[in-house]
Amino acid sequence: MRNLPHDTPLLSPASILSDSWRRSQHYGLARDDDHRPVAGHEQLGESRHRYDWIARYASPLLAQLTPQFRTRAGVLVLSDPGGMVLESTGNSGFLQKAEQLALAPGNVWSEDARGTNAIGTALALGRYCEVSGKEHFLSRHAALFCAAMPVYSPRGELAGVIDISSPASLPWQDATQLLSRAAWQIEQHWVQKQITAGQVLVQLRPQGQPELAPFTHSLIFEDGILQGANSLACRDFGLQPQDFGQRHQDSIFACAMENGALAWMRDTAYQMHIDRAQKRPGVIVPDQRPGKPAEEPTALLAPSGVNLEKTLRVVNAGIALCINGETGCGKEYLGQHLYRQSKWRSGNFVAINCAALPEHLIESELFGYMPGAFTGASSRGYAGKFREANGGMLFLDEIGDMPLALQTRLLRVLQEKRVVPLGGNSAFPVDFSLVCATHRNLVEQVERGLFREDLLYRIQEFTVEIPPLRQWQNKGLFIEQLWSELGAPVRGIRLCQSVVSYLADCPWPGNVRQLLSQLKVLLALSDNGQTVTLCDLPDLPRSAHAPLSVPPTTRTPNETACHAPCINELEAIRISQGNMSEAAKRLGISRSTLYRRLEKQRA
Ligand SMILES: Nc1ncnc2c1ncn2[C@@H]1O[C@H](COP(=O)(O)OP(=O)(O)OP(=O)(O)O)[C@@H](O)[C@H]1O
Repeated sequence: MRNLPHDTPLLSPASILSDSWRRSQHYGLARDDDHRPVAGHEQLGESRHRYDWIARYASPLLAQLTPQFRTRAGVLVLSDPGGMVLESTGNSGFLQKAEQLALAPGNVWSEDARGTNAIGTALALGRYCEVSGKEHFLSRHAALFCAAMPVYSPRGELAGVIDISSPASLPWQDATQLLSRAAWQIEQHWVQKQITAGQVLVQLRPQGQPELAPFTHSLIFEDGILQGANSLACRDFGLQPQDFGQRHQDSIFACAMENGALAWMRDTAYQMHIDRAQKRPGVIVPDQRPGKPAEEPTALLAPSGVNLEKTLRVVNAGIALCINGETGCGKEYLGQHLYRQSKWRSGNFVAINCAALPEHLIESELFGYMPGAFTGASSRGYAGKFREANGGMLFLDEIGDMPLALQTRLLRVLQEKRVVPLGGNSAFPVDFSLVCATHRNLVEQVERGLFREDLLYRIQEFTVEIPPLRQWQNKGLFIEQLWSELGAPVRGIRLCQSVVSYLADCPWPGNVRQLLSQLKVLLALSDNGQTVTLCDLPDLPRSAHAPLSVPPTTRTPNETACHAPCINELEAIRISQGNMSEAAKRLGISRSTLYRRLEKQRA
């Protein structure tokens, strides 16, 4: 068992292990126990709904990491804070085995259920853990190597873990780096999505230390009071869950000064970065206090083909808006932008993913309930999402996936503008801006009997189509804006024109989401002051890599290899469908020579 290098080593790994074994015995477990704690379908659905951070912030990352598991036996697992596996993905061969090894969704890995194991012990201690082979308390898990990193919510609560499991004979040596980076990315995304109008996001970014580069300390303040933070900030500023909504930034920064946290940050040349909701990140000098943005607000990076001004007028008039577009093209991003600019910004922005709501929870979640309305209901009752959105914006994501029964009830709320909570008699009036989003063709859904026609007319009073990124007119400019939003100018890193043109020509099936993550990777891999050239491009996922101008080929690599002396660089790339390594091989040169030649041609 190992603990994370930057954790305070209060206990040695051996004592962590022996303490965990002692706890396992205390739970009444025996090493040869063979019971398999697995949650039912309903419980799994409930937990997935309750811990929707996994669907929102972790699943996209999982999808990005999955290719690493193609050639290595292993799986990535995400669990809730009770140790229940909610998602697993990875090497398909090992996944099958993992199902037998109980790593499929629904299996419970808390320490009291299975004794010492990475997921359960990481949750019990709130820190990174690796458990290998016979270190597992239950003998039947001795075939596994597992490493788990806790994930914390922006309010500093333990939200679950991300885990890598592989055969004990093939332990995942770089699990620490992969998991700490993944947990940080999830938390960072989560924190950034929390910021609402009037709040300020303070980010402390390391400068000049490539190994620290991706790790940013993030804190959210509203009127100077702490509202959120990632776990790095919680750790280094000594923040506790009870500090949220209570502690003032002055006291937080003063304490950090006193205990040396800020001095440590200055030593590692941190830059403080402030982002106000509605305003673009502004760089301020480190000794300036958070609260004032350094730059004037700018408009959002508008997707091409969308008339923002017209759309905002529609939203302000209370007209229901439907945003269509492929996944990752920025539907929710546009919704949030409209909300912040609109007259609805003093209310809440309430986003619901209709595809992720388990059917039996829908009613109580949307309509709310009265105290004691059903077994297990909170004694304080619950207002429900419709009422939470009152005076603000209700963003219904994946509306095309809403179950038919709920469509009927939604239509009634929209028509009557009143909500009756479960177990209640009186109706509460609601008034909100309705914005729906979908990647589906709703007219087709109506024809197939999957979507109510009357609801379609009600939610599609005005429609905006965000085109796929590959069809945007101004991709080069957009890439440069994103690059600068990511903070590249602060580090003096620029993209050379051939890189911008190359990226603009990639098809980006994952749209802005995919482009953004590739730019983040590129930035993380770059040195301060560097000009990024084609030679510096990391391997992009194959589907994103093939520039649009590359037509498919029917020739096999062997056929084309015979013609190698006759083809030039561009032909080789075309024939290789954009795979630069393959193209270089065809030409009999190295990948970097190929990039250098292309660079020369474009100059
Ligand atoms: N115009 C934009 N400018 C800057 N960032 C953007 C823009 N559009 C999208 N993004 C970023 O791209 C990512 C995906 O955007 P978003 O979640 O809004 O897409 P979506 O279309 O709602 O995706 P899905 O259909 O999968 O829910 C987010 O990180 C978002 O911040």
